[in-house]
Amino acid sequence: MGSKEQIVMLPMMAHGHLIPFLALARQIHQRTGFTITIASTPLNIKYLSSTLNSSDKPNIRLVDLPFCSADHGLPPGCENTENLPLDQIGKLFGASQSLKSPVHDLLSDMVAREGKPPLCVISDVFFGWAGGVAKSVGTVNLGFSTGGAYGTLAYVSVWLNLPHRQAGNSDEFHMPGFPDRCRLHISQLHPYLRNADGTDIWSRFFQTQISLSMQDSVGWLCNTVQEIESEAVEWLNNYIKLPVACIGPLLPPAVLNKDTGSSGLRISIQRNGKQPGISTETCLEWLQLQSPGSVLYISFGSQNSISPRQMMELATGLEDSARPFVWVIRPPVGFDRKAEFRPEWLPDGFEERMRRSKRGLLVRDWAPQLEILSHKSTGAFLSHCGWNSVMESLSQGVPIIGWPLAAEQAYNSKMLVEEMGVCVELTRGVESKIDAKEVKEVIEGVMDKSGRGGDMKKKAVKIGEQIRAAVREEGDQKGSSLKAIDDLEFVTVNRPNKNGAPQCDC
Ligand SMILES: O=c1ccn([C@@H]2O[C@H](COP(=O)(O)OP(=O)(O)O[C@H]3O[C@H](CO)[C@@H](O)[C@H](O)[C@H]3O)[C@@H](O)[C@H]2O)c(=O)[nH]1
Repeated sequence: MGSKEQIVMLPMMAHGHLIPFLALARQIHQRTGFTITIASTPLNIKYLSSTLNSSDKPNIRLVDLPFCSADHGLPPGCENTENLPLDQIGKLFGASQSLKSPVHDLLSDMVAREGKPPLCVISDVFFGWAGGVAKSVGTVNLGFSTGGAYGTLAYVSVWLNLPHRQAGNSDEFHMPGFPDRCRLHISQLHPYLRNADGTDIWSRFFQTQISLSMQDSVGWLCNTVQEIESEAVEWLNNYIKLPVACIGPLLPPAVLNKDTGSSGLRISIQRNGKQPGISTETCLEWLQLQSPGSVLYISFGSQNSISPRQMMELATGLEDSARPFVWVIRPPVGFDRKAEFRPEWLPDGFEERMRRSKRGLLVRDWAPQLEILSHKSTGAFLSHCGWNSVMESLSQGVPIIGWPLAAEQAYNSKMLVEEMGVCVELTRGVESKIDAKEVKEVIEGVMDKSGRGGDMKKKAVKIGEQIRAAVREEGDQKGSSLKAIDDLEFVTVNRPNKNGAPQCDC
């Protein structure tokens, strides 16, 4: 492959998507020498730009696409899912379709300038429209799912088929594309999906965009590792009838190299270019004081929160469990994320007691997650099961306590419990009536390595080894994900013919 080839990337406007897209851009450039253009709305480009380092700059070009949030009934400057209530997220997703014309202009300009189209477009699977645009300038599209194979297939299958609507009186139903044993319970669906009937904005958006991405792509990329999800990769491949390339984990090399030990890493993504709610140094100093494997890390990702009542019970359960913890804490559901933190959201005197006893570290809004998960003191992760968090945790051999809240998180949690045995689901959603006693019991079960917790830990360590091996290269030996990236060449053989139809030989 020549080093002059270019690839254009189009991520959905959400941190959980921008982060793996940028990591993929770095990975592809490093392996192939291709130049990558990432195009998004100005605010998202600003976020990405604040994360680029000097060695990225000549190789990763960031391009603004014009976007006016007010044209879509969104508040001024609203271009990313962060801080948005659910109905506004739906609007933002719908509004992402307006990027089609600016993307067409961008690709046409590249063709005019270079005399040939980019090698391919890699677009978020929620940007199904991108396949047609790529074809119109003579190139091909690869869909990129920032989730894992199981979660992606479940998400695709449930949105395209709405199988719960045919479930009759049963609370359980089968997901098309999965073996019969993989059944979902109605409570694993987010309320907006439970109520979806094919005519609401969510169904219309997902059904259109996912179908287009399946129809107009020459393959899908998945941020997972073949060895840890081999069955699900096959099910996904059979269902979407496209090749699926596993190119994960999309993590900084420093995280994957366990030898970096428990200090010296400076690798976490900074949200909006801001410093984490705590300095990495303070966090690492605190972790150093704790014994190996003793700390529970708690975070609900980049955009989710729990309810005020749940927050109170979680805090009480944590205090009762007497285990050290780091909790990324933000205003509960129903309050502005930027709101001043109110003491009444936590039990009386909780913060002060945790601070004085050094038992718990409360971090406002954003923590250096990668440094925490790769620290030897961290023993388990209470997580919403967003896929980046899952890969980050498992790559470090850290078992998970699941509390899925939205998107495909309940499917991820189900897979982690049933297929991998590395997770216990504490509860799900913001409506559940979780109590402090259950919190304490689950934490103790997972942190106590003499029983079930020990078994989960062993399995997580084994999966962590498989994840790291997928991106390792030693002499002639190359991990499966590195091979998949090097083999992106399959894209070139699928370049459209003169009639614009991809010559898919897969
Ligand atoms: O305090 C924090 C909180 C998060 N992160 C990072 O932010 C990312 C969060 O990603 P993820 O765990 O995937 O959660 P979401 O931001 O919720 O991700 C969205 O995108 C994911 C990938 O498609 C989906 O799996 C999720 O369901 C969807 O909500 C991870 O890299 C974290 O390391 C931090 O560094 N510090």
